[in-house]
Amino acid sequence: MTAPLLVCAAEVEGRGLASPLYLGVGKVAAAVAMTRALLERRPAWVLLFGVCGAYPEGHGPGGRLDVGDVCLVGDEWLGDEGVAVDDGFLTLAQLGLGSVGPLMADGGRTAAAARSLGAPIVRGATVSGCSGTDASSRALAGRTGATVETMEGAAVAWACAAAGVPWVQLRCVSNRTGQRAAGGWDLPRAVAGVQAALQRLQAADWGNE
Ligand SMILES: O=C(O)c1cccc(C(=O)CC[C@H]2O[C@@H](n3cnc4c(=O)[nH]cnc43)[C@H](O)[C@@H]2O)c1
Repeated sequence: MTAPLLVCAAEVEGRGLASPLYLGVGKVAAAVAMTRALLERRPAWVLLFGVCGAYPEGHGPGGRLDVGDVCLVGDEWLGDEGVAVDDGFLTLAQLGLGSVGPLMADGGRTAAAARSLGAPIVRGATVSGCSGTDASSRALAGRTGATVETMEGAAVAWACAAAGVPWVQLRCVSNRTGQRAAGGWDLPRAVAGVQAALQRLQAADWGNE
């Protein structure tokens, strides 16, 4: 029986839970804190949880989630590593400078969690600059095919992959990406949603098989 190392970005996401590790917000903070924890704590596996943005209908080929919806992230992509050019975006991979994905979650545990919660498994894009305009949201969703956007997913996935440690990512939608005023932000609802999902999984002893 192996419990995961529970990690999240911001204190608001983990408040009230039994001692999750706070990584900090963004790729750099998350990668550094995750790497340190992997080296010091040697977890058998990692469960990243938190809130996320969802790309609206029509912004890209990914699925459509609403504020308050819970999901599992099956594959992660670095969404904004590259060069913005006049007619689009050249990724690090297209430039021959490195991989931007996919970074694959633990398939078995992710599928079991999705079944247990009745939640979808979706693609995640990880960004440094969030999609706060419709143009940036369409560009990110279009080129990644992601359904949800976060600021830490791929960083945690990359650190875990480098250490050979499986990871699972549980998210609840706090907002739609794109024009901020139309984002429908509801952080309390998303925090309550992801914490409730986490507690349902823990009660079912999920992942400890
Ligand atoms: O104020 C804004 O317009 C704004 C837009 C996007 C994100 C934020 C955050 O404060 C994000 C903090 C936190 O939440 C995750 N998150 C939530 N929604 C999004 C999103 O639309 N795009 C990327 N990340 C998002 C993220 O993982 C951070 O940890 C504020």
